[in-house]
Amino acid sequence: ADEINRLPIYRQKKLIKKEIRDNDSLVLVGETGSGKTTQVPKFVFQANINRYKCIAVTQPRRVAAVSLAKRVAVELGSELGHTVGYIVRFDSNTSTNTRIIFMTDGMLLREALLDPLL
Ligand SMILES: Nc1ncnc2c1ncn2[C@@H]1O[C@H](COP(=O)(O)OP(=O)(O)OP(=O)(O)O)[C@@H](O)[C@H]1O
Repeated sequence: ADEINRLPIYRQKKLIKKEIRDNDSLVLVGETGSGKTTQVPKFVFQANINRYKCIAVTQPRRVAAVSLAKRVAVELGSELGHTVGYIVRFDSNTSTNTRIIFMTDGMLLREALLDPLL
């Protein structure tokens, strides 16, 4: 946990959570490795904006989506496929309890085409 709390993004955690709550869209710019992909989804989850909606995180590559899901699940102390899951082509691991989903850009596009509400 110490290692995670040392990531540069943690210095701005309060501000980022506030901006997420106060805005419909937010552009966050940070150096590579600063913790955008692994930490911001947790901030959104903890901000509890809507308990019934999922947080989708996209990645260009399938391996990255799966590896990030594994990593964030460990960080949250949750089994993969419970709070944190992934959806990539030919493979997925989610459940009705999943709130953070790592997916490829292609899979999100596909869901958007199939779901008139997205
Ligand atoms: N699957 C993983 N296993 C172990 N460590 C990881 C994993 N994914 C990320 N990390 C570590 O967590 C830290 C934050 O990474 P993260 O991907 O959140 O950064 P980022 O700001 O999104 O970077 P980028 O702009 O390159 O996508 C980094 O130190 C990275 O080494």
